[in-house]
Amino acid sequence: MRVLASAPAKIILFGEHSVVYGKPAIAAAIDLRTYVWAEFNENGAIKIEAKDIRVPGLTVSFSEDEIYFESDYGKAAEVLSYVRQAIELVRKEADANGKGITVSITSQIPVGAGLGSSAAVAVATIGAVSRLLGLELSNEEIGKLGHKVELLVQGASSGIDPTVSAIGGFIHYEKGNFEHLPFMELPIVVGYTGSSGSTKELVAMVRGTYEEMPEVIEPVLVAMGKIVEKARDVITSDLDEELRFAQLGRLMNINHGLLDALGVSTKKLSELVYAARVAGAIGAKITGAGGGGCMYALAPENQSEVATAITIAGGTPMITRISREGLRIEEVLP
Ligand SMILES: Nc1ncnc2c1ncn2[C@@H]1O[C@H](COP(=O)(O)OP(=O)(O)O)[C@@H](O)[C@H]1O
Ligand SMILES: C[C@@](O)(CCOP(=O)(O)O)CC(=O)O
Ligand SMILES: [Mg+2]
Repeated sequence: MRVLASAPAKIILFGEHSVVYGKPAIAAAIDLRTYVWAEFNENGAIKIEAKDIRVPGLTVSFSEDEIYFESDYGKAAEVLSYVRQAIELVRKEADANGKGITVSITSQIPVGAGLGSSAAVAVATIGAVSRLLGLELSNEEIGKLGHKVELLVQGASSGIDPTVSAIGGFIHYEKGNFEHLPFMELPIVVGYTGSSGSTKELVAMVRGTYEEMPEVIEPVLVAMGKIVEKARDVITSDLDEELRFAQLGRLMNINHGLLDALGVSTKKLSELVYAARVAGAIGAKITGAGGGGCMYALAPENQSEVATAITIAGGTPMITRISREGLRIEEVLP
């Protein structure tokens, strides 16, 4: 038997980082996907074929009989730890420890770019392997297992990424609970700096500053939470679209300033944010953990001008759509 599952990337519209501290956040699934095939193998091993993971920097060390592969992300085996933990977790749930499973992954999502590639690969793997092992799990339950995987690998995770990747659409998320927000087409442009940041390291960096000076950082996190509540009010209000977008744009700009204050922006991210605003975007901010990766801009009138401005500033623009669908079982072959 072979199973193919897919799960989407996401953008965090408002509230990344503060969501790790129990504040609310708003995210949406987008139409870039990770695809995972799962099948049994005879030798009892976990085998992972990561077909197109783009891992920057490779060092190979030869020591006695051992060979170690290292990338800018760490040891090669560590790079695959989200997938490995996802398989092990599902095997345990299904009481199938020791059962040989091979997964093969292809992905459209740039890695370490703030678009939730870690959550999408975890959710798609859990989806494919749970179906292979005959476990009946809802997408919501799979999102919760995806959160466990991120906690195991990263040490800290709010769970928003695996939740939205599993269930799709727009969500308001707080402390493990989510609520779908009304679907809307958002005229956004995502700008990719081309460099990456590790969520594990960025979350740890913010934690370090928080522990050093909680009296300074706590109010920043509280303000981020207020931005999210205001944004939710705006999204669910009956204001006309122009006014709604104008208010959301202002909230994005404030949120970006606070993320910069936490130290997760970079020169390139800020350049893309300002380039987008100068080209007429009504709001622009980092999306995801930062430290490289992506920003997004709200540009109801002039998406193509904003995309051009992002290119001129040295980034790669992506015009994406919100995905209503989360985890999908694409194929089950005998
Ligand atoms: N296609 C893939 N195959 C295997 N692992 C992947 C894949 N895509 C992402 N990952 C895992 O996710 C990690 C990146 O996650 P993270 O630092 O949270 O950034 P983001 O989720 O923003 O892309 C990678 O180092 C790798 O471990
Ligand atoms: C920084 C954070 O809020 C979002 C991280 O998203 P990503 O891995 O950069 O796509 C962490 C989390 O919510 O667990
Ligand atoms: Mg991630």
